[in-house]
Order: sequence, then C-alpha cells, then structure tokens
Amino acid sequence: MKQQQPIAVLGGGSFGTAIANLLAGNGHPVRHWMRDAEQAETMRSVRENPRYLKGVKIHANVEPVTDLAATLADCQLIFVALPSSALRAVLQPQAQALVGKLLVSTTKGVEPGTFKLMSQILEEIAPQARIGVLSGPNLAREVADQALTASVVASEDEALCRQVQAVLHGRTFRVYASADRFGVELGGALKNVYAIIAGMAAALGMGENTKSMLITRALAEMTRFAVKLGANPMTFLGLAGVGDLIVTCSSPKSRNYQVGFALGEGLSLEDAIGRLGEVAEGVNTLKVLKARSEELQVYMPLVTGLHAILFEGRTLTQVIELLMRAEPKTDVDFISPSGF
Ligand SMILES: NC(=O)C1=CN([C@@H]2O[C@H](COP(=O)(O)OP(=O)(O)OC[C@H]3O[C@@H](n4cnc5c(N)ncnc54)[C@H](OP(=O)(O)O)[C@@H]3O)[C@@H](O)[C@H]2O)C=CC1
Ligand SMILES: O=C(CO)COP(=O)(O)O
Repeated sequence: MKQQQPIAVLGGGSFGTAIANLLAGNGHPVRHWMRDAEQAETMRSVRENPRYLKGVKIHANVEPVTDLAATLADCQLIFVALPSSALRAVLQPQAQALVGKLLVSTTKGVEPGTFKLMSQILEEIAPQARIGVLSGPNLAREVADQALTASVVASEDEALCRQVQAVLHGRTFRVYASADRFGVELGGALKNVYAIIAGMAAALGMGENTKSMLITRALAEMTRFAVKLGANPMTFLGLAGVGDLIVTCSSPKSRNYQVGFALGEGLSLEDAIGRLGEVAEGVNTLKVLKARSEELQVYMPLVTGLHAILFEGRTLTQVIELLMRAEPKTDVDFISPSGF
C-alpha cells in the first residue's frame, strides 16, 4: 500500500499543537516542527505539550520534529502557526524548499514597517508556492478539546481551499471556504486589538451594554479601515470577521483579552505580557495599526484610545471620558454613499 504523505505544522505553541492534533485525528501523519529539541522530546515521550496545551493528549499520528529542512522536504502541505514576529525569520532561509508547496498561514498578525500580512510575506519569500490562510473563531484550547468549531480557509486558489477542507474538516471542526484571502486574514489580525480593550472593560466590571457597544463599534472601525485598504466589507460579516471578534472579545481564554484584563487590573503592559508568557499579537498590531490609520486618515477612535493608554501615558479614565464625548457618527458605514 502507498504510504500517505505527511502534512507539516510549523510552530510548537498552542495553535500549532491544536491543528496538528486535528489533522492527525482525521487520519493524516503529521510532522509537527518546533525549534526546541527538549520540548519535542517531551512531546514525543509524554504525548502532551505541557507548556502550551497542558492536559491535551497528543495524537499518535503526530511526530514532533526539530529538523525544519527535512520537514519541508517531506511535506507538500504546510500549515504555519508561528508568531508573526518569527514567521519571516524562520522561513526566509528556507525559500528554496518552499517552491511549489501549499503554504497555509494561521498566524494573526501584521509585520511592522511593511504592514504586510503573513500570507503576503509568504508570497514574497516563496513566489512559486501556493498560498492560503486559515482564520476564524478558533481558540486553541477549545479546538484541542474538540469543542464544535468553525473556521475559514481563504485563497484565490480554489484547489488549495478544497484540499485544506478535505484534510481539516471533521466531526468537530467545520471548514468553510472563501476566495477573499486579504479580508479573511485582515479580520483575524485586527480583532486582537479590540480583544485587549474588551479585556480591560471586563476588568473594570463594565456592563453588557458596554461590551456590546465595544464589539459593534470595533467591527465598524475595523471594517472602515479594511475598506480603505480595498477589502470587501462583506467578509467582515463572516466567521473570520465578526465571528472571531465575538469570541476573542468575550473569552477569558483569549490571550489578548487576558492582557487587557491585566491592564484593567492596573498592571503595566510589561507585567501583563510577562504574566501571560504566550503570544498576544494585538500589542504589536496596535502600534502598526495606529500609524497606518493615521497615514490613511481612517477614523479609528478605539485604536487611538488604546494606543494612548498603552504607549502615551494616558489613563483609562481619561480615554473613556474622551471616547464618550466624541461626536457619534453613523451607525453602519457603507449603507449609502453619504453614510447616512
Ligand atoms: N492560540 C490560539 O487560540 C490561536 C492562535 N492563532 C495564531 O497562531 C499564531 C501562533 O500562536 P500560538 O500557537 O497561540 O502561540 P503560543 O504563544 O502558544 O506559542 C508560540 C510558539 O511559537 C514558537 N516560537 C516563537 N518564536 C519562534 C521562532 N523564532 N522560531 C520558531 N518558533 C518560535 C514558540 O516556541 P518556544 O516555546 O521555543 O519559544 C512557541 O512554540 C499567532 O499568530 C496567533 O495569533 C490563531 C488562532 C488561534
Ligand atoms: O485568534 C484567536 C481565536 O480565534 C486566539 O486569540 P488570542 O491570540 O487572543 O488567544
């Protein structure tokens, strides 16, 4: 019998582990690459990722590995679950090995300086690869615990979408397809910023009206920004837009929410990140988003307010006061050309 080709997952964190387990549970051999040999050894012997996903059993089909070149050589389909700060540095030296591969980014971040999304970096590094993204309301812990979940694979390459659906879609994990890679990926990156704000609001004991206002105005703001960049606003009504915004802004399992909660409790940004010990992409995204929204002259009061608290020494009380005094503009942009 012909041996099945393995699928690669890059990144030994919580999401990489969750995706590797899903693929393995669907019957695929998985090479799960991580940089830390000690971690790989622990995962091989204990069948658990105690640092990032304690208590979740690693499927027998998952092989934790540390040789990146061999992993890329052996696999045609490659899921990238690295933090945005590491993706380029890890994959640029491997550019030759990526020719003709199917690369699917699950990373939700933006590159400082270039404002590139991760799949755009992959495209730049490997112009002869086929590129897609996976995004949606997908808290790693819940995916790993087999909570019923839906996600979106997005690519201009329909055959890639079908292939990703075929390997990932399963009993507990639904995979929808979209041709709007840019919109799907942008939604996943932007919502992290608003999850920080939602975490702060929760720590301050704010009510349900406030939480709803925050999520809805966040959606208005991120859609306005996306449209300025040429994205289709309708994509933001899907799983990777409003879906991911809802889960990340309502769940204490979100790391971005946790950072916001810690800030709301009075911790400094440094201490909030230190206490988390995992990636919270929203902090870096906030910096680049604030600069880009100013360049593009897009009105983003929540982004401006959070930036003022985190990086300009404003207090939460001052910013809330300013936000509540600002002129209320239209409820939903894009309904008519006048916006009203
Ligand atoms: N967790 C979630 O619920 C979801 C996360 N995502 C996205 O997935 C991406 C990864 O997040 P997640 O898995 O949660 O992160 P974690 O914080 O759980 O883990 C980060 C992982 O990245 C590794 N890493 C960091 N720097 C490097 C590097 N330079 N080279 C190689 N590996 C490196 C870490 O390795 P080490 O331990 O050796 O430092 C660790 O394995 C993020 O963009 C996130 O937004 C998307 C959907 C859901
Ligand atoms: O993207 C996520 C859920 O869809 C995970 O969010 P956090 O990175 O905030 O944990």
